[in-house]
Parts: sequence; structure tokens; C-alpha cells
Amino acid sequence: MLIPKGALVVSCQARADNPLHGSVYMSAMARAAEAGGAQGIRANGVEDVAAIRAVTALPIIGISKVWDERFSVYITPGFENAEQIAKAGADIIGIDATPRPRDGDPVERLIARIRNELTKEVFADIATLDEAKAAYAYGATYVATTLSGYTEETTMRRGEGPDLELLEALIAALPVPIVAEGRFDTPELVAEAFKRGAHAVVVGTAITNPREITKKFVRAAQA
Ligand SMILES: CC(=O)N[C@H](C=O)[C@@H](O)[C@H](O)[C@H](O)COP(=O)(O)O
Repeated sequence: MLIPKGALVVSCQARADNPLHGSVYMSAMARAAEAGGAQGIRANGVEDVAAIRAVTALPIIGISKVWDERFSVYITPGFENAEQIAKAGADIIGIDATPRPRDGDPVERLIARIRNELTKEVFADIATLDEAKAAYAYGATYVATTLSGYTEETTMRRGEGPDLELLEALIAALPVPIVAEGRFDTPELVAEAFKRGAHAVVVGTAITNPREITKKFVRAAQA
């Protein structure tokens, strides 16, 4: 298992509409995260993963976000996406591990192929306890709360802060390392996740998205 217990993992992602979009910026973010003590990096796309691989030996959770109007699944939907990310240098492949339809193998086969054919660890993003149980049964290395609030069934959670209840339910139910991810946006919430038994915590926006961080401060300035 490449992500050590107690690790803070920093997600370094910026979409095309973000002024920090681009592998030069994301690899600098990863270096800054490492210098600050992060023990893992999460990154999206072949270019960013390759650029980050070139500057750090930390474990990289690589994902490939692909938007296809026919499907709701967009985080590493198919085996080819996983293979490209592995070749770019990811040690761990992050996937949408919900049972929702996707362009490619069903999730059970996707997990098996990443483990057997790519010999990589699988980081399973889920939104519910049932999805987590299935991902564990299919052989996921880690199970993470990433998608709580972002699937149809869980949209009511979105404005609510991180899903600590789901985190706790997963820790109680499954012997696999459980990772807290999604809206853990203060040091206090990170500490709370570890107190409840998280194996690791992934923080994105609150560390690596200055546009969103600025908005928070501006809202406070205008309140
Ligand atoms: C739902 C989805 O697509 N989540 C993405 C997964 O890679 C990212 O957009 C998030 O930034 C990441 O999960 C970290 O979460 P937060 O930025 O809240 O700390």
C-alpha cells in the first residue's frame, strides 16, 4: 500500500477555465505540497501526471476526467484511460467506482484489469456505503468518499460540508483503508477525519485553487 496511514494527500487539479490550468502550474503545486509535508498527490490527465512524476517521488493517484454527454461517470471511465495514466507515471489509479453505466468495462472488470494487467493500486471514488462495499469486494486498494454530493442520489449533501457520516460508516463496515475526500477544506476537518479513523485525507480546492480561496475571502469582505 503506497499511501501511508496518516497521510495528507494534495489534489493538484485545474480545469481549462482556471488561470492555473497547465502542467507547469500543477507540477509547481505538487512541489509546494511536497515541501509542505504532503505524502501523496492526486492529479488529472496524462500531461499533469507526467509533469508531476518528473518532479516528485511521492505516490501519485492519477485520474483521467473524461466528459461524455451519454454518461454521468467522468473519473477514469474506461481501461484505456487508466492505462494512459499508468504510463504517464501514476502509481495508483483513481476511478469512479459507482455502478453507474460508463463507456467501457463495468466497474468490477475495470478494477480487476487495473490490478492484474497494469499491476497498479486502485483508488475507488464512491458516494454511498453500498458502492463502497462493492468496490471493496471487487478488489479496490482504497475506498474514498470523493463522490458524496456529486451523484444524483447524493446531491443533497453538496452544500453540507464533508460527508463525515459516510466516512464513519465506511470505517465501521470495511477492512480496507478508507480515505476522506471532498470538501475537507479546513485543518480542523482534516483532524476530525483522522480522529474518526480515516487512513488518509485528500484536500484539493482549499489548498490548490486560489480562485476559489479568493472567492471565500471576498465573500467574507462583503458580508
Ligand atoms: C467530485 C469530483 O469531481 N471531485 C474531483 C476529483 O478528483 C475534484 O474536483 C476535487 O477537487 C477533489 O475530489 C478534492 O476535493 P476538494 O476540492 O473538495 O477538496
